[in-house]
Amino acid sequence: SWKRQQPGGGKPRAGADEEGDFVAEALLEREKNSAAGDDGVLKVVEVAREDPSEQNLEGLLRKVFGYDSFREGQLEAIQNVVAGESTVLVLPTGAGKSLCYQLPAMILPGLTLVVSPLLSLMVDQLRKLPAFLPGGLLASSQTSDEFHGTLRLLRAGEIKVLFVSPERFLNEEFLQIFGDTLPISLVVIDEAHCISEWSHNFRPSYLRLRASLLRRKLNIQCILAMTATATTQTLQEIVNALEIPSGNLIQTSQIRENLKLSISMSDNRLKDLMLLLKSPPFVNMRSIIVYCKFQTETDYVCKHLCDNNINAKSYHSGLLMKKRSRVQELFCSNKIRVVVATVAFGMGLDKSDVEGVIHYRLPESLEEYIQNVWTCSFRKLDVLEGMDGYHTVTFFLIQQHSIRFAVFHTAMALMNMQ
Ligand SMILES: Nc1ncnc2c1ncn2[C@@H]1O[C@H](COP(=O)(O)OP(=O)(O)OP(=O)(O)O)[C@@H](O)[C@H]1O
Repeated sequence: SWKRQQPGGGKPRAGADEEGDFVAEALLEREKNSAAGDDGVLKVVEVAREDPSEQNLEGLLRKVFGYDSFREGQLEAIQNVVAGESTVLVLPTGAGKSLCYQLPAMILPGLTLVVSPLLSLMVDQLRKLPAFLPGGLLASSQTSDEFHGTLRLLRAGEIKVLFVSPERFLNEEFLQIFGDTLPISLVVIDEAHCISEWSHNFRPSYLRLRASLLRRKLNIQCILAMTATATTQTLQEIVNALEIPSGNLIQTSQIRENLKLSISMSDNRLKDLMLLLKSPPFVNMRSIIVYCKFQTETDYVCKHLCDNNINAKSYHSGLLMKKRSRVQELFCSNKIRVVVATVAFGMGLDKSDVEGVIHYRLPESLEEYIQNVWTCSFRKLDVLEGMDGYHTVTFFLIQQHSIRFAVFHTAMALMNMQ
């Protein structure tokens, strides 16, 4: 049986930096929430392990996660992974990709390793693990004591899901942790589009994540690659790097019927943005994201809004982790109406009622646009069933000279999208 988890790898240290505090807080929160043991849960896990049929997996879904049924794509992905088949899962943001590794992690005998590009994402996902699934994370901001504390828990079998950054795979000491005594059943590559040099979020350290290396160094047989958006070219690179059989691609429709798109030509975007926010429909909206391209632009636009009595905060990767997390919290609890952000905002955002997205500048690519807007629109679908006409409005403020560029890129992307 899985034992109760200690706050993963040590106490928050005196004088810890902001990231250290952030990680320690998440681990302590998990400790508070974790359940000591429940025979009922162990029984449904055992049943699903012996026979991962739809019925038994649904039993586990209900008992542990409290949901009545699987969403589109989830059951197929879970059954693949439980059967040891590497899979690519392309589901829109908020569609429920995390469940597709959380549920198998309860069934599989070994560890589930989740590779994630941002510490904030790892912390968020660690927080959201069900109480019965003990997790931990290895982050570069941890002290040696914390690192060794997490190792102790891993070796004692007290961690079932371990979150790590892709950079870890460059580190021999990390690779040697695992082996016969600490087998890994599943590697999850979150935000898998970061593998592709063509994607809008390419991360060089993701290039290290190749099936051959994972097999050789960690004896990994099963990989689950997850992403919300990928062009054909990006998907091809993921499939090649991770050696995923072409039949094991699970992808649902990206079409969102609850989006209203509008475009406005503007020679003075700051003035027009103010006008937009002060007129219908935006003036009546409770939650709006304004996407900018540069960090300085984000701060500048935000200051301008605040100077004009609009309750706004800026968000970009140049801000300290704690500040970013605070802005996200304030936005999610509707304490601020407008977030002015770079693309750093959105990955992992779990807010079901974002009503408006304004693009202060055109997104660099169709993929980037989808990531920004789908974040908000998908979650509305659940609400839509009960409330007719509940839409997310997307507005582009564009300048004359950017049109030719946009038409070219959109045409290229459309040719390339699945
Ligand atoms: N079968 C289900 N029934 C109802 N709710 C579900 C189901 N599966 C997942 N959810 C809920 O949907 C929400 C979004 O799930 P999740 O965060 O896993 O999405 P995601 O696809 O990983 O998004 P992102 O791309 O932002 O990481 C969560 O609140 C989760 O609890």
